[in-house]
Amino acid sequence: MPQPRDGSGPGVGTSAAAPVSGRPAGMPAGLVDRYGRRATDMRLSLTDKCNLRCTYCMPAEGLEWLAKQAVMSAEEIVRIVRIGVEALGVRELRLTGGEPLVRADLLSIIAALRQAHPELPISMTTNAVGLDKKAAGLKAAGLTRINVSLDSLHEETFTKLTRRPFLDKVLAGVDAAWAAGLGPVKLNAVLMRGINDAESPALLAWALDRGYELRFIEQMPLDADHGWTRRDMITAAEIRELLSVDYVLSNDPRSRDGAPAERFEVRHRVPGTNEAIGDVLGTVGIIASVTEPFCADCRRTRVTAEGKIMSCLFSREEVDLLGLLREGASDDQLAERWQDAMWIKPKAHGMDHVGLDAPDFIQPDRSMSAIGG
Ligand SMILES: Nc1nc2c(ncn2[C@@H]2O[C@H](COP(=O)(O)OP(=O)(O)OP(=O)(O)O)[C@@H](O)[C@H]2O)c(=O)[nH]1
Ligand SMILES: C[S@@+](CC[C@H](N)C(=O)[O-])C[C@H]1O[C@@H](n2cnc3c(N)ncnc32)[C@H](O)[C@@H]1O
Ligand code: SF4
Ligand code: SF4
Repeated sequence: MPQPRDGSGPGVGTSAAAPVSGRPAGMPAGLVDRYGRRATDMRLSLTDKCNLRCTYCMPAEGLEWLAKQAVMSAEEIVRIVRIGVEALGVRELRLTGGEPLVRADLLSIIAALRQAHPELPISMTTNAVGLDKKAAGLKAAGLTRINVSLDSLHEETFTKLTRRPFLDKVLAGVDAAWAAGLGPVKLNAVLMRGINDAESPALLAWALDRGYELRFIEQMPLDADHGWTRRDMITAAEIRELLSVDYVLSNDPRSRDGAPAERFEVRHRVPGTNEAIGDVLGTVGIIASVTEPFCADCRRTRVTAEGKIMSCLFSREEVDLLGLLREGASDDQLAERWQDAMWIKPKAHGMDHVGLDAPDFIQPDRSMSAIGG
């Protein structure tokens, strides 16, 4: 059943009543789950709104935005992050959305978070529209680094994928992020069959030239239009094949450390051979959530813009932290609720097994933009 967009949905625990998690008493502090994983990476959505309409995420007409009152205020965000960091072992914070740059109080949120947590890595995932004017201020406020979504360098393809003619703005934003010291700048490209897949080697060449770390992403069934099919998505194996015409990829020796992206060192290929030539040009990442899932080492906990805990991107259960906070709960009560939410985290892909194309997989009602990707 779709969740009402005013934030009043029936997700687990919209009142102060605790969700039934069965979390045994005396568990160690922190966000642990039934499968022995510990979440230390917090992904917090600042808004469900966005100024693009990427076909793999949003419908052309947009979504019904949350009412302002339903969205976490700056003070509520700061409190929730503080509980995560001080009581629950959160070690890094990712700001996302929707599009975080559309939030008017973004700079003051970052400044307040930085003041409260001088050492916390705080990064942001953004479409970079308007970033050219904001990058220096974000750095000054205390943002550590940035990831930018960039699916194509061709005006027409970019506009087809995002349904907005903003390629120039995005490219200016990427350069500004680099210039402002928000590096390493990572770029995210979702490959879509027949649209931007053939462009992947050129996109990689462009990123390598500029010292940006490009990651290709397998499309997941998280689009509001529910148009995803396993047959149409570009797999990691296909991505490696597309790139191998021009490049030789070898495993990056650095530890993956729970990251979604598997990283490869990139070198030029001697045409017509399997031989690499020259120095390592940089790295490329492949995020194979569908065909080579990484759920066994998942370290993520998500907070949606309306303050609901989603233990997994594909969770069907949401636990309302903001409602409890607004009812006057103490930090301890909020921490307990959060721990309960994470205890029932599914093993993988919102189920007890991997398989975004499995017959029992049910696509969440929320699109990626409404979860916080
Ligand atoms: N299946 C799955 N995919 C994820 C998850 N988190 C991120 N992704 C995918 O990975 C892509 C890149 O995410 P980013 O927000 O750039 O962050 P990241 O790659 O996790 O982070 P860094 O490499 O540390 O900067 C997203 O667009 C998603 O497609 C997750 O928890 N599960
Ligand atoms: C939901 S967006 C939020 C942040 C920002 N608006 C942006 O686009 O970077 C975060 C990431 O999710 C990715 N994403 C959205 N829908 C996806 C899907 N169906 N499958 C895989 N990744 C998706 C985007 O490419 C983007 O890198
Ligand atoms: S992927 Fe990001 S930029 Fe694209 S529609 Fe979704 S939230 Fe907006
Ligand atoms: S699908 Fe769920 S369990 Fe798997 S990596 Fe993503 S958030 Fe973690």
